[in-house]
Amino acid sequence: MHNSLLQAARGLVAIGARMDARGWVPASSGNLSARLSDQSMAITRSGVHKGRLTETDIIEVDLDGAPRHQADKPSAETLLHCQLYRHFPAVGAVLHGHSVAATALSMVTHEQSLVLQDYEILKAFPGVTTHQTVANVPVFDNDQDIARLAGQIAPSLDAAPIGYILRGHGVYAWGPDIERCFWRLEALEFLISCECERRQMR
Ligand SMILES: CSCCC(=O)C(=O)COP(=O)(O)O
Ligand SMILES: [Zn+2]
Repeated sequence: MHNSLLQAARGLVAIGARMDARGWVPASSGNLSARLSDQSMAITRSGVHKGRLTETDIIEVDLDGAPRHQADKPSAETLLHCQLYRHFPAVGAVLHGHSVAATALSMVTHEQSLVLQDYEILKAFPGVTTHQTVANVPVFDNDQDIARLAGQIAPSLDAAPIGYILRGHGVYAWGPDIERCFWRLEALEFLISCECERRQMR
């Protein structure tokens, strides 16, 4: 394993454990990646538990989704990570989890986006300086055909600076590096949980 892959692997193993501690990666759900270059990324193998990763569960894949070593089987959702690295050159990490809040809320709303406003924590997102901000988090219908799903997502990416939700499935968040990506996912999950609680209180 070369140095930059090893460094990314260590970071992703640690973040997987933190996501698991929050209950965001039950069973073998979720996938985690970090950019290695403008042509490649490190991503989790398919089907492993993301809370109990080892460095050998992180593999190198090009931005078309092809593994460096043919025998390696990257995440089934690799193309969604490729799409984000290709679309946003400043993105250095992508995290995907299956939280209860995101899964349940996206199944009870039929809307195409979650509108978040007046929350102080919105200031955790890039460029936001006041709670008086309206942030849209797109909600896309889930699809087992990941290439087709990427095609559905593509036109909305510029309007999704925070992340997006796959209905009945989970959240994708991205950021400049693994740590700041985790913060954004944490803020987004916090907001989704607040929306769930608010709707129950009504
Ligand atoms: C058991 S979860 C179903 C697949 C999924 O949604 C997921 O996030 C994990 O897939 P992977 O191939 O990355 O392990
Ligand atoms: Zn998933």
